[in-house]
Amino acid sequence: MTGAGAAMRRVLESRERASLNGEQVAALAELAQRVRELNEAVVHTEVGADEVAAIRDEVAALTARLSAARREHPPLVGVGEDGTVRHLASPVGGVLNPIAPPVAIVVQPDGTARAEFTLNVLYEGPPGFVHGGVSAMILDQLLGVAASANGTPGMTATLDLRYRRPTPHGVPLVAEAKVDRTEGRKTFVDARIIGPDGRTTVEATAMFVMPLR
Ligand SMILES: CCCCCCCCCCCCCCCC(=O)SCCNC(=O)CCNC(=O)[C@H](O)C(C)(C)COP(=O)(O)OP(=O)(O)OC[C@H]1O[C@@H](n2cnc3c(N)ncnc32)[C@H](O)[C@@H]1OP(=O)(O)O
Repeated sequence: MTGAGAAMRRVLESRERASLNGEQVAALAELAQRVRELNEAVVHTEVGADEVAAIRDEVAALTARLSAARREHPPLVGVGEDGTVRHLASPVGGVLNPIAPPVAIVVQPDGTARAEFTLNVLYEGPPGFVHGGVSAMILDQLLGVAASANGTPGMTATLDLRYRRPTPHGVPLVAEAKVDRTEGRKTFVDARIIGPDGRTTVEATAMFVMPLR
């Protein structure tokens, strides 16, 4: 366990988060995916008012069933030797979080954090394009994962964004982040989102600071 990994484990343990086994994660991830599909169906539906009311009641009943046994905090799985955390309920790519856009981040051998994903209409800002806050959230996560994978995790202290051109939804996107440098507790990371035509739509730079406690 590196110093960074130990620091991350200490931070997480102090927040009393439960771990789930693989089987529990797989089952809940499938449920979250069905809820994601439900969310999109709600936005697109044209069924009549009576049907909407009937579905509303069914959804309320399902929520009550799930809430019959409830943990106080969302669960978490695993802290790697490098301090990387798999946050199951993360709002970016968290497999148990139905509002999380489907952004699966992979750290490459050179330390680049990379994701290939397509955003649907749930993440729309201007018609036809991704909401700028959603792009910022995805980039913040990617930047943070790159910092963690570098063995220098931290809290986002600054996040600077340049929206070069609109980011389309409904088409494949790529996002990448890589550590530029570290200075003591500070880690500086660069990232971008690339559209299907290969052009950068959003650029970001961030500084992460490892908290002292
Ligand atoms: C172990 C970590 C757990 C992380 C778990 C994540 C796990 C999984 C990874 C997945 C990726 C998630 C990616 C999303 C990450 C978020 O979303 S984090 C949430 C958003 N960020 C926050 O809420 C941060 C709120 N701020 C803070 O907690 C504290 O201000 C900070 C940033 C930890 C710094 O606090 P501090 O350690 O008391 O810092 P301090 O001693 O005052 O300053 C240290 C140095 O940093 C500089 N500095 C501090 N803040 C700033 C600033 N905002 N602007 C410029 N300079 C600054 C100071 O000037 C100082 O510089 P020097 O004088 O040393 O040159």
